[in-house]
Amino acid sequence: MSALPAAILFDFDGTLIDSAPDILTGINLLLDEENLPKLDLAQVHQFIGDGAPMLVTRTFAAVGRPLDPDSVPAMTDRYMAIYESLPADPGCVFPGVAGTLASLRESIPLALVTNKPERATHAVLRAIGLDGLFTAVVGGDTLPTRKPHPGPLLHAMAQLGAAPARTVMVGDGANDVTAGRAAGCRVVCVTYGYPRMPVEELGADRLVDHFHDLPAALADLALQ
Ligand SMILES: O=C(O)COP(=O)(O)O
Ligand SMILES: [Mg+2]
Repeated sequence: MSALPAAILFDFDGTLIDSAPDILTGINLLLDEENLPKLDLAQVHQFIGDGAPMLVTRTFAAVGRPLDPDSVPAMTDRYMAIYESLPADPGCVFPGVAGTLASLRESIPLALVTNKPERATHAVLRAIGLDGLFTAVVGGDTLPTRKPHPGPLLHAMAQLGAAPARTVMVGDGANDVTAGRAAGCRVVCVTYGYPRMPVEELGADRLVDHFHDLPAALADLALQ
């Protein structure tokens, strides 16, 4: 990449926000309704990143009552109703995120590409004061495909008018890297998220330990 990116696409859970505690609260309320035992935070970290239906599927398998595939959509709807009824913790934004995004946005259009369902994504963005920063927001149910499919990234780039070769995807897990590569983007991963495998093995172009290191990583990519 010979210049600063034409656009930056961001993952949400594990990259911009430490959403696992709020997700755990919602999942445990659902399990309580079903008279099932609670999950702990370490389990939820392992279950986030592939969208709400997969979160619910993994949860019920973990507590010993695997769901019939036909019952996953209704159970997911119930989970999302609970999750959306809970106020998102404004303190869940990772350090450095708000200031860095505000500064990047002055010169580069930003988009959010998450596997979290779109309506809940907008609600959380409002609750944490990050709404208005993103020119495009693509959720896990916005399109028929979700990450690791490149479709949501291509959709966001089309909305931003940005060429993939000049766009950077910033995420925390394998889905972000796979989707970013398939879409033709460069990829930066944060090392503090919910990766489910060693971050060094994700295959990102750059790793950042802290969100405020992102502009330097972008500048470093631009020198290549
Ligand atoms: O799995 C989810 O619901 C969201 O995960 P993501 O924001 O990391 O894509
Ligand atoms: Mg993530």
